[in-house]
Amino acid sequence: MKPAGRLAAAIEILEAIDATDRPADRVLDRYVRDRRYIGGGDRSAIAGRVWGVFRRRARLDWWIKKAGKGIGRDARGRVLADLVLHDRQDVAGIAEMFDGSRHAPAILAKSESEALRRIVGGEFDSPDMPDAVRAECPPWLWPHMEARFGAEVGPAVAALGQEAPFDLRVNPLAGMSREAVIAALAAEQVPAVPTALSPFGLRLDRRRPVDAMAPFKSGAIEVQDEGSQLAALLVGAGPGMLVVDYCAGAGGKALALAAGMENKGRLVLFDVSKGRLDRAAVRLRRAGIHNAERKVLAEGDKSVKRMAGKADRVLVDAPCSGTGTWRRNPDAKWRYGEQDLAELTKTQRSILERAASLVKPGGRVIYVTCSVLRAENEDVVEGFLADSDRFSVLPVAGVWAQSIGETGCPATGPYLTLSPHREGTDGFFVAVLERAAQP
Ligand SMILES: C[S@@+](CC[C@H](N)C(=O)[O-])C[C@H]1O[C@@H](n2cnc3c(N)ncnc32)[C@H](O)[C@@H]1O
Repeated sequence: MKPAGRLAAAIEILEAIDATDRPADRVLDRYVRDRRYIGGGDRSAIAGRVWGVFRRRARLDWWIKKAGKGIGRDARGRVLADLVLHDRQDVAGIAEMFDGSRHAPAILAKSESEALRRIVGGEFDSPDMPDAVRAECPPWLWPHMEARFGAEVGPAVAALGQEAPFDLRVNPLAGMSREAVIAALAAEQVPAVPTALSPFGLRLDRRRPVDAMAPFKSGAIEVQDEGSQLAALLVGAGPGMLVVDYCAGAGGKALALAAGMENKGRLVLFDVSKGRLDRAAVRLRRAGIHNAERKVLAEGDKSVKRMAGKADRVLVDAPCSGTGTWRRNPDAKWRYGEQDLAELTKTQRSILERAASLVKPGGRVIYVTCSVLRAENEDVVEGFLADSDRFSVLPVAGVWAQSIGETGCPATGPYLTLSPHREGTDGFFVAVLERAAQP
């Protein structure tokens, strides 16, 4: 494909993402799959532009507004502004590509070239930009970010906008040590180093397809961010326990819980999505896990009630805004509004209450989100605790010492909050709540 064709494809994909609720990566995958003429190099150039425009969108929109009439804050306007401000292309060069020929973007209008000329040479990170724009944060979320990060808000939000590293978790059930996996990967020319905090984590130099790697095929590794590994370890799942993963999804954390249980005891995966639980089944099998069962949660289902007061550990990996995973999903931040957040927090509270009802005296419910917002984290947990006389917070440093190790816990307060600018992980929140031993 010529550069013009790649740009036309990026514009079409950005338009398609704007027009749907489907995850952006799936829209891109489908677009590429439907066009056999798109090769590997084309795909990575197109994807680079699409994700780049999402990562730079607030600043591009600020510049587009400055350019005045002529280009819009839409897919085409953003790609045009990106070429001028990020790629430093001149308008004549852009006009050569936007010539309206087959596979090229529509011809560059006079009004567009005039608008682009007004911003040519502009400093992309202009000192005149509001802080929220410079940090690529939707304006309504900025006060929430300030409440979380205080004086560190700028670097913290900027770090959420960078590309994420690529982490793997070593599965001890497969019988290979972390060092043995590093050696096996090195034999396949895949350099990996141990992660700083998770004792089971490996960090690769970049995102790579794992399916063909021998340790993946044998179940010795899974793709999982280090933050997610730490959250799962803080559940403290052990052999012989009844452990419930209440929002198990495709089983990322369930796999880590199962490893802690050494195939002894009972691991129950709940979720409202059958599709996700089906994906979990495949992963559980590959990892050699035999003590897990899956159950789709449905209205009026008795399975949750039957388990009331019996579980040693219940993990609530709650559906959330995903602000902690912006590095991986750069479109996500533009898809949520304030109203969505209000609805989410109500759902989170009700899930936490239902899940906590399964915990036995002396057992624990572990509330986790991949969001950095207090509204979804401390506020949900503290609202729950205020109405409960059974549960109290277990300060996370003590739990870390028991389940991860004596050193390394970054938490200073009752909860664990992880952030890419400090710990180099996705943003996460973990609260460990214990039910009093006496009913
Ligand atoms: C953050 S994801 C879970 C990710 C998963 N634990 C992992 O580590 O791969 C949240 C999950 O909550 C599920 N969910 C949404 N509403 C729910 C509800 N009311 N009860 C239980 N699960 C729910 C979603 O289907 C989604 O799979």
